[in-house]
Amino acid sequence: MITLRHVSHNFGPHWALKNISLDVCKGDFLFLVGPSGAGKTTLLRLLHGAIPLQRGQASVAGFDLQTLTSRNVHRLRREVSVVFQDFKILPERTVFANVALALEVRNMPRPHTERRVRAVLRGLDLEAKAQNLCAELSGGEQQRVAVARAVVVGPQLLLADEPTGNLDRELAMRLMSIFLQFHAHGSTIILATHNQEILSCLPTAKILHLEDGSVAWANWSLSDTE
Ligand SMILES: Nc1ncnc2c1ncn2[C@@H]1O[C@H](COP(=O)(O)OP(=O)(O)OP(=O)(O)O)[C@@H](O)[C@H]1O
Repeated sequence: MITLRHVSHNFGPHWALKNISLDVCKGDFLFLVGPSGAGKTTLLRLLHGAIPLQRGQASVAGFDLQTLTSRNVHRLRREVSVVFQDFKILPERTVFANVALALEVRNMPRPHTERRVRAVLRGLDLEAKAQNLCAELSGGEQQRVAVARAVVVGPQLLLADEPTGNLDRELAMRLMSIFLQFHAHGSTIILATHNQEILSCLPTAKILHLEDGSVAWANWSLSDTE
């Protein structure tokens, strides 16, 4: 699903990613951990084409990031859904409209869209808010809308940047159970988090610990990637 070889990324003089090599297989669940500024968001941004590949080789969901241009990046983004740290939902549209948009841009028939959106909103306990404007929601509710929009399309690869950051413990655990359901159905998931507790939700998950842009440790062998 993902192959990175010697990937580095700099912002001016600062190296946010340094010589990262790893493989993520189809169906893997990977927790991305490490202190603030370690490079977690930069790595996720690279994986969905939000920043260009500067050094090294990378392929994601069958797309070679070296040859990905701004004209064809939308093809990668059809396969990869993202839950952004700052949500990126449309505040002046309703909860339903925000989630439905992800299917409308894929030209899904309206009845299918309605069914899918309602099912996902139900799963995230947002059904009662379907017709509320997102601007009227709490931070935790907006976060769940962002998750609903990402999962509604049933992506091959789901990237989530601190998706439990604004949630209390109970909601964080419910959200994790939604991610685990998607994982059980075959989605590949990469979740960046500071929340150590959620790591115990899936003891078989891969864990990659970044520090200062480098891999500090991983709980699976990276040696065959050299
Ligand atoms: N657009 C940018 N311009 C300049 N520097 C950046 C930019 N984006 C990230 N950085 C720097 O790159 C480093 C890695 O940032 P990144 O956001 O990837 O860390 P992170 O591990 O996701 O942190 P956090 O847990 O706080 O979200 C940091 O030092 C950050 O200041």
